Amino acid sequence: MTRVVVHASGELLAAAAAARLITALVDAQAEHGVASVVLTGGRTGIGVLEQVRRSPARDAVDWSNVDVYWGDERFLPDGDPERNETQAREALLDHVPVDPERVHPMAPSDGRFGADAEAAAAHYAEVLATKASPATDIAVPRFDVLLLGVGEEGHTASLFPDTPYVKEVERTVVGVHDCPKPPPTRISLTLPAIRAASEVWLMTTGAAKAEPVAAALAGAQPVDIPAAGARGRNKTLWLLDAAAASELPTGG
Ligand SMILES: O=C1O[C@H](COP(=O)(O)O)[C@@H](O)[C@H](O)[C@H]1O
Repeated sequence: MTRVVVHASGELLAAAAAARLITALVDAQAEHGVASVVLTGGRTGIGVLEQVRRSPARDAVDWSNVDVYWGDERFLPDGDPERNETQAREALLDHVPVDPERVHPMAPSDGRFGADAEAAAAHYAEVLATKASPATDIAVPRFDVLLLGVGEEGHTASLFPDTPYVKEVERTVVGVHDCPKPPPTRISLTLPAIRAASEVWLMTTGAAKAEPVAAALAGAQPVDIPAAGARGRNKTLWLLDAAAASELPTGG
């Protein structure tokens, strides 16, 4: 099922998506005991995490029983302010009682794999495989909610148009090179790994995203608009502000 929800502003989108995320985590914990979320970087995704932090309802989540993964990472030194991990920690994870053992960042460029993005990606694939769920036919854990952003050229996670990475069908995680958006080297889940998630939420704001959003929802090829290839097993949710929805056929 694909749904499009349009909010009047980016602020409302962030607040509403935060409320939705809290509810999804509470529901997943009611069903499975442990909830699992895959985080995204980017302005909208980090804005949503900030709104989760600010919400009084955040304490309805048992944060010690949330498995946290990332959909992509900018391959930079540990603690770099541009790393998606650093931003997610500042926005939310440092403010709630997560279990450090359940938080699974992708390796930094000065970690045990040095500047070898392929080794870092292969290691992340192993981390995912160790926790693989029998519910999925590829070696990734049960992802209850997988959050994504959308770039101006249609990228999602760190899968950019017209690259071999967006066409990957075997691996679950890849080292990504020569990205048009800095930094040039990144680590990313692949489309098969993304599609293993129960729910995929694509969240984006601003007029610059209107074209790729409209193209993706009109059925573009993932190689042209990678966001078009992101979908969940049970639900695909597009959470947009009015500007990002402005080129949809209905006018948003
Ligand atoms: O670099 C990235 O950008 C995208 C989109 O970010 P936004 O700021 O345009 O919302 C994001 O989805 C991705 O995780 C991140 O690494």
